[in-house]
Amino acid sequence: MTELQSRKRIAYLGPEASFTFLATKGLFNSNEILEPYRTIPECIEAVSEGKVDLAVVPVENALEGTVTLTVDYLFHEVDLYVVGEVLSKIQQHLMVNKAQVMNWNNIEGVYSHPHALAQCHKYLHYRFSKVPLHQYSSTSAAAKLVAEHPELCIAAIGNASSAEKYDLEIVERNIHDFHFNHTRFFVVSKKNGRLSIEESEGKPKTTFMITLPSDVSGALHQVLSVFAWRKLNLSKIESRPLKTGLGDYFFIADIIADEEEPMMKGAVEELQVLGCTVKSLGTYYTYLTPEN
Ligand SMILES: O=C(O)C(=O)C[C@]1(C(=O)O)C=C[C@@H](O)C=C1
Repeated sequence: MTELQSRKRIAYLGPEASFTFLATKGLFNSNEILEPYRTIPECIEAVSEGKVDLAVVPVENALEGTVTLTVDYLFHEVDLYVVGEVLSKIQQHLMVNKAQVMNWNNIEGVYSHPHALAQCHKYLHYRFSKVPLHQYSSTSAAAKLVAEHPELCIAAIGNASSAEKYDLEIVERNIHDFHFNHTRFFVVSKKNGRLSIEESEGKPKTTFMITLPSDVSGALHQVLSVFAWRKLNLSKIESRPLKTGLGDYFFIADIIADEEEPMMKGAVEELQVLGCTVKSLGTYYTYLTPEN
């Protein structure tokens, strides 16, 4: 196999310098080809359609919770697997065009990804309560927009790399409302497996998407007991709408175990006997990226 053929193509939520870009770059070596996409569904579809080998997409933030678009898309639209998970520290800064530095107290609009705006909700409320907030496709796309409009007195919220990349001035640092701000990213693939990257953290994790039988009283309790008596540790369980009617949900469960373990196989069998449907996203390891 030639050098070129063995290089992986990896989709990420772009443009360059987004948090997803930094997570992707922190995980893979410089040999891989990183391809920016404008939205999370476009990243996921690129894997599904075989345009790329892998995609890196945000899945959960410590302040804002689940990135519902990612989870819903993986449940409803595609059959892909998670082959790795990346954890990144998130620091949000307010940045303006260098032509507007003297004027930044009078900004007339703040642009960023909805999750980034939400992470700075208190800051924006107390500091710029009358300034319109504009949702943008990513923090780096917002930084690029501000860079392209030196004539406008607008700001972006994003990381220090995007300020550097798009030549903006950071006018206020660390404006996220709570100090502990981390985001989890999934690395998704068409093939079930694990990244062959060393230096992962801790134990393997498995994500199941579970649909309960309808109108069975105590169904959730039964599901939890399937894991509990086997001493299988859940690090997360959350419901999402099935989109078939009010009160219809599926559950996302992260279990700290390998799906090949006999206890996990037994758990899946028992869930099926209880009338549940289990969609496994596979077993994967967690990686930490250096601070941005
Ligand atoms: O906009 C970006 O830079 C992204 O990579 C997206 C995203 C997200 O979807 O949560 C990633 C990390 C931060 O939590 C804020 C935004």
